[in-house]
Amino acid sequence: MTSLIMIFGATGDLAKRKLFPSLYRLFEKGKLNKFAVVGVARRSLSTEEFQHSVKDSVLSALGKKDRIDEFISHFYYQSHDVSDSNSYAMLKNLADEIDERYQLEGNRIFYLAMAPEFFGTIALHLKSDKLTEVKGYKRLVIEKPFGHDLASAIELNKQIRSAFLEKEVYRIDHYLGKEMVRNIEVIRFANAIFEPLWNNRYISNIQITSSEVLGVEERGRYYETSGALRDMLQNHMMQMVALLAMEPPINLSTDEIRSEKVRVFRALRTVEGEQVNEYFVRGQYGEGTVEDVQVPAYREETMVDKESNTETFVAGKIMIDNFRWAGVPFYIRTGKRMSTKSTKIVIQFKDIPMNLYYQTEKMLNPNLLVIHIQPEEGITLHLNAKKAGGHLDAQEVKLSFANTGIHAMNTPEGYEKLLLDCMRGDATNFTHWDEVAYSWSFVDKISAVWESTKADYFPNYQSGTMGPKEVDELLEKDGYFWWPVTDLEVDICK
Ligand SMILES: NC(=O)C1=CN([C@@H]2O[C@H](COP(=O)(O)OP(=O)(O)OC[C@H]3O[C@@H](n4cnc5c(N)ncnc54)[C@H](OP(=O)(O)O)[C@@H]3O)[C@@H](O)[C@H]2O)C=CC1
Ligand SMILES: O=C1O[C@H](COP(=O)(O)O)[C@@H](O)[C@H](O)[C@H]1O
Repeated sequence: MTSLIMIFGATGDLAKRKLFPSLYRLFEKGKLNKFAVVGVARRSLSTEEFQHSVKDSVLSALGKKDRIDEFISHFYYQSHDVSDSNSYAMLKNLADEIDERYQLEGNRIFYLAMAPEFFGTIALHLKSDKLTEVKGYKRLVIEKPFGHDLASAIELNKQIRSAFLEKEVYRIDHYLGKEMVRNIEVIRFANAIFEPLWNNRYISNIQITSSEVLGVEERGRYYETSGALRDMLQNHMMQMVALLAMEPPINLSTDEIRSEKVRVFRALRTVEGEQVNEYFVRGQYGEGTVEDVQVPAYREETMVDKESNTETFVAGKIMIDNFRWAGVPFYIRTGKRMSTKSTKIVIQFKDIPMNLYYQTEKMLNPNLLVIHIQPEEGITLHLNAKKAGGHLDAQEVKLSFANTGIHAMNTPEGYEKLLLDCMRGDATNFTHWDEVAYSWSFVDKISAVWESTKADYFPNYQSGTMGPKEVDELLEKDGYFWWPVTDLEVDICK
């Protein structure tokens, strides 16, 4: 690949922990033929100091690397004021000079790894100060969150689209870089045994859990305005729902896949007003013990209001009112300071019509297909088979496939894949504006209710647990229960 990559926010956490190690891995694999990186941030640094910090980030993420000095020699730095045209003029000169030196064919990727309030301003300046006037391609990679609600997302999109075409905009959702999230489509559409069953005649419910043990860490200021609904549900969880629910695309082109995902969003049942608290549960963590360490309540975290109304946990029932999914609940739950770090999808199939092989006092095990997204990666199919040596009693057996990238949790690999996709011009695993707009309009109706009613019962779950008790009731009233993510782990982890 041949490109000049300009990273806005190059001294930040994301750049250090994810982007530089990912770029190194691409470099090491020979995927970066001709490349240079211009790091841009506010503080004053020399290019040598910047190269040192890139080196430190790569070494601390990946260990000793033989070609690190050669790698960092491709990095340059400019201290920059995002709202000042003079800064962009200097940046343009530097970019043109580097383009010439490395023969980068005028290909440019602008990666906005900064606070979202700067996204629109930067995009507008890139155009007005002529950094986008290149003879090769120009692409804009945008980090999340893409807006705060539908109205702000529309405004941001307008600013971005005045400088870039939709096909030049790469809105990152790092879950779409995860190996097993990408695998959802393949599991569904490359197996004759699943697709005929993938509908409301055979599936009773789908459960998606993404639990974290970490708290809000240093991100209190951002999180106070976001909460779990905007931070995780609007993007990552909704994307997984779309991949699980979409119709088979007529081919694997970006447009076809995106348009099938959009059709799912269009079929989402609107949940608003009084229905919100019937379909959704919010929670906020109190103090507790996580992995044997005593941790404070959310309201005690830095930059968090002592009476914060922000949810650190959300669970809900999402209904997709179309022919395939009518009547099948998609239950989602995600939160911080839960008992375990795990992202899993459980597809629960309907019970067989009659229990011939189980003793009457025992429960019939439904068939489950579990997609393990992280930390372990793989799939498990829960079946029933005859107990060895017994009469005709059935017992549960599990067929497991473990991906080799085991325990690849939140590693740079996701970003590595997404960066490579962007350089190749493949936007399939980035979110199209229509997906963003539909998911905001779904989420906005929930936040409207939650923001206008104070959750005086907060905090309502102890750190180190799986959320408030109402979350179990959400399923119980439909006759289901959450499959415990830790029990499902066993086969693949050991
Ligand atoms: N960190 C993560 O794991 C994740 C981050 N993201 C998203 O990535 C983006 C960046 O996050 P993160 O790296 O954590 O943020 P940080 O706060 O760590 O870094 C912010 C960066 O922006 C620069 N910056 C801030 N203000 C200005 C300004 N006025 N002019 C020029 N540069 C400025 C900072 O430069 P300086 O140091 O010089 O002030 C720094 O390089 C955000 O949109 C976030 O939501 C998304 C998913 C995960
Ligand atoms: O986007 C985000 O994701 C992380 C969780 O990502 P994972 O890959 O570790 O599952 C979350 O911690 C963060 O709050 C959110 O902004």
